[in-house]
Amino acid sequence: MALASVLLTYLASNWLKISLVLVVTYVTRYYYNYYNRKNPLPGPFPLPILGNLLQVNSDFALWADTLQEKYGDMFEVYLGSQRHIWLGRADLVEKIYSASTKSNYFIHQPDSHGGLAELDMADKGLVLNCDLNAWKLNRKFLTTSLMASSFLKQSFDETKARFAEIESYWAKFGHDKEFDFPKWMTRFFTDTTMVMTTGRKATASSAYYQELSRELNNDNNKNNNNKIEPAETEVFLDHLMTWEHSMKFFVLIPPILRHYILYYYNEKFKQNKAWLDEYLFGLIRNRKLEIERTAENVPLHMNVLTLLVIANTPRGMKAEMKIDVPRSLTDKEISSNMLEVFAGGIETTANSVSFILYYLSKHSQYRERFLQEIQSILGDDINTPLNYEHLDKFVFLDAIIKESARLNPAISLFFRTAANDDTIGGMDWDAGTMFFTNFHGIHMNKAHWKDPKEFNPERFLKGADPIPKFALMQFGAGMRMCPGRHWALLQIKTLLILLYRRYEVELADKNAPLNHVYTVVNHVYDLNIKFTPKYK
Ligand code: HEM
Repeated sequence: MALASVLLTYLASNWLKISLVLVVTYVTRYYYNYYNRKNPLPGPFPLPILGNLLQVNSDFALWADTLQEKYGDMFEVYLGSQRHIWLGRADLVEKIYSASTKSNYFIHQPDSHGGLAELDMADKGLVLNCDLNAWKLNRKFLTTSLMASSFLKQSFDETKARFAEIESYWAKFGHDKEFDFPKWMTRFFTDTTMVMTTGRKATASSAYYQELSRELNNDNNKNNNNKIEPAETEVFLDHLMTWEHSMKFFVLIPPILRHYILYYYNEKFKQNKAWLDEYLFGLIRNRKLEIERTAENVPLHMNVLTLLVIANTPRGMKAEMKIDVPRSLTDKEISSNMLEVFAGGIETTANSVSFILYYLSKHSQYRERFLQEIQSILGDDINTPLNYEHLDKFVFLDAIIKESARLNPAISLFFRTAANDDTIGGMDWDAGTMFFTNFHGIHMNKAHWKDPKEFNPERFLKGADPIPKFALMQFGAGMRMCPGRHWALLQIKTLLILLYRRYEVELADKNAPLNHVYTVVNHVYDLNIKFTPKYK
């Protein structure tokens, strides 16, 4: 007792000195480890605990490019106390993006803090799944669904239908109006993604149209404060956005902080995920009942949910949905896959279209060549219907899409983690090393591209210089390459063909810069466009 009391008195009267000694010891140890780290690489100088976090630019991708320019194609950055090796040249990422399922780089982001498990995601879905066997099973189901021709054809029809819908709203505003194009695109792809994931028609475009109309009316009648309750789509989207943001929280913040200091947010985010699960479980239950009650000879709407439910059932076999795996997906797995389709599919596709529109507006020679391609495939009459079979013929449009993605990939940066010791860039690395690929850095690297900053779709045409493997990372590569790529390209191509065939498209301000910012996706903003109809 007496000893304890002496100790407490000593601590109380010397707490400042003791704290100072602890801090100095910690900092000394930190920098001792830093200066003795394995394979020291160039990179910004880190601070204890924070690493380089204070230097992060609000646009993460821009920061990555600035660092690559300063430190070269392989350098190091500390995000908190975690060291990351950043790579920005195709040959450096060869092993990381290997297509083999035995790849040493299966894991994107390790669940080292148990946060993903707490959200019930560490072994579900794809992007954050750390369990190879669970991932393989989910991946097989999702890719088979997204690549099924019945799904792609249905998606083509839905894209055309939703395009007709937004055209009808644009026409109501009159065509001398300028449209904030990226905002329309987010709503458009929300609607196509919702119907193609769940079979339910969404209302994002019509809600946006009503919001803009109300704004116009309110300008004329300032007293009109009528508020409209958000529709189901908007409520769902709000929860989806919160879930996407909560991911960083659960991946990066250690449980001791989440559970004791940030408890309120921890619980709020978990409740948000529980709401999403309940919402999606409801859809899954209803769809299973609907399918059971639909006669065998009546065709089903072929959306992601339908395909995940019928795969490996007698009905699925007829729709070529036989998947060679030992079991079906549980409802939890189906709902995780659906969430990822929403999270991965909307903003990536929407912003890709906005970038393309900007480049075509600035480069009239390529826009003209695209218009000629439309005419040569579909003829002079703008009312000739566009068919699914036409899409593969649009080779120049394919080149435009690739070139726009090279200059501004929708996803610019991705993590991969080494499962075992390995050699990368001529150096030996321990298991657990985190590698960070700068896709945009690779796309701008003079080692692979001539005049990399120039928009030139011809580099992707037959007869051009060969493109090195992994020099274009629009959809990533290897075993975890984007499973939604065919679907995304189908929608992008359909929309652009319909748009340019039916309208003269121009920037409202011909000198407007390309405004964009990288959050988890490269977002275009303030891209105002004018559409003049070619139809009478
Ligand atoms: C233009 C549109 C899109 C772009 C640029 C894009 C890009 C990417 C990239 C770069 C990756 C990382 C790949 C890697 O680690 O190697 C990825 C993964 C993924 N994407 Fe996409 N994506 C797009 C559309 C979609 C769509 C429409 C879906 C809907 C199904 C989707 C779902 C996913 C999923 C689930 C993953 C994780 C795959 C895994 O870890 O196994 N993406 N995407």
